[in-house]
Amino acid sequence: MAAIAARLITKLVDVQDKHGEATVVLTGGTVGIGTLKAVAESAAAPAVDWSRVNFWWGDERFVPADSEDRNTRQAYQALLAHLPVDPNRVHEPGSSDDFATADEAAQDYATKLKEAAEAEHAADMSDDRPEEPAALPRFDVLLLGVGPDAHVASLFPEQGAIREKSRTVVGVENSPKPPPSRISLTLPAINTAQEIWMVVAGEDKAGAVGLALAGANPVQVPAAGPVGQARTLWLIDENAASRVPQQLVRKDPAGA
Ligand SMILES: O=C1O[C@H](COP(=O)(O)O)[C@@H](O)[C@H](O)[C@H]1O
Repeated sequence: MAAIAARLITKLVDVQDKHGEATVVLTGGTVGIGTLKAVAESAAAPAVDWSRVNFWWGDERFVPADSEDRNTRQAYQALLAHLPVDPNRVHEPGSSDDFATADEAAQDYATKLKEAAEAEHAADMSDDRPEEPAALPRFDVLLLGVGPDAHVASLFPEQGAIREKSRTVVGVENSPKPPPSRISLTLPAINTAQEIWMVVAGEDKAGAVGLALAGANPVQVPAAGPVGQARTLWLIDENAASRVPQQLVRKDPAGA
């Protein structure tokens, strides 16, 4: 995870050089949170101006704000509490303390994203500024873990959320992985990101990774769906890579 952390730090520095600020969409899960811990522990972390990083989440568990299950809480503990971030740039999906249903919290999160997109549009002085603001701000890097069942964010196989085409954020009920109520970016929203980094480790993810890279249908294998605008990176360990189709594995150039 130190290697992913180093890559993320470098990316944020590069984006800040170009745009003055950078936007990252965080994920929960073992590698997602492990990566944040590794960023906090990295000697290179001060190279980023953390006060000019915008933080969003790809998904959140719809539970009370102080629940250990919250992806946002885990991200604070692993990283955000240790850095000079600007609280106005940290955009958490709402909790069950503030909303009656995951759907309501999802709508609120979608509104916050839209407002950020409008502010970005208003500040854009470039010649190629689109006439209308988008529904989402520019996501420079969007991190995604993958579950053993191939879910990404809170988009689970065969559920309604993975089929969503028009909304940017949805409430999810009956998640097969607890807790059952969640909020998630949809696949079309995820795929607006410039770069999507799939961060995966462990033998239990090998089947999901193999099917995703073999080009499965995202409705059955959500991990097959994310495609970044500029690139999609699979940052995975050897165990998670053990069932990647052979034709996709780069051979040693020396032929050894
Ligand atoms: O529930 C979730 O699970 C996935 C993957 O988690 P992992 O522990 O199997 O790596 C995570 O990406 C997602 O954000 C989270 O809400």
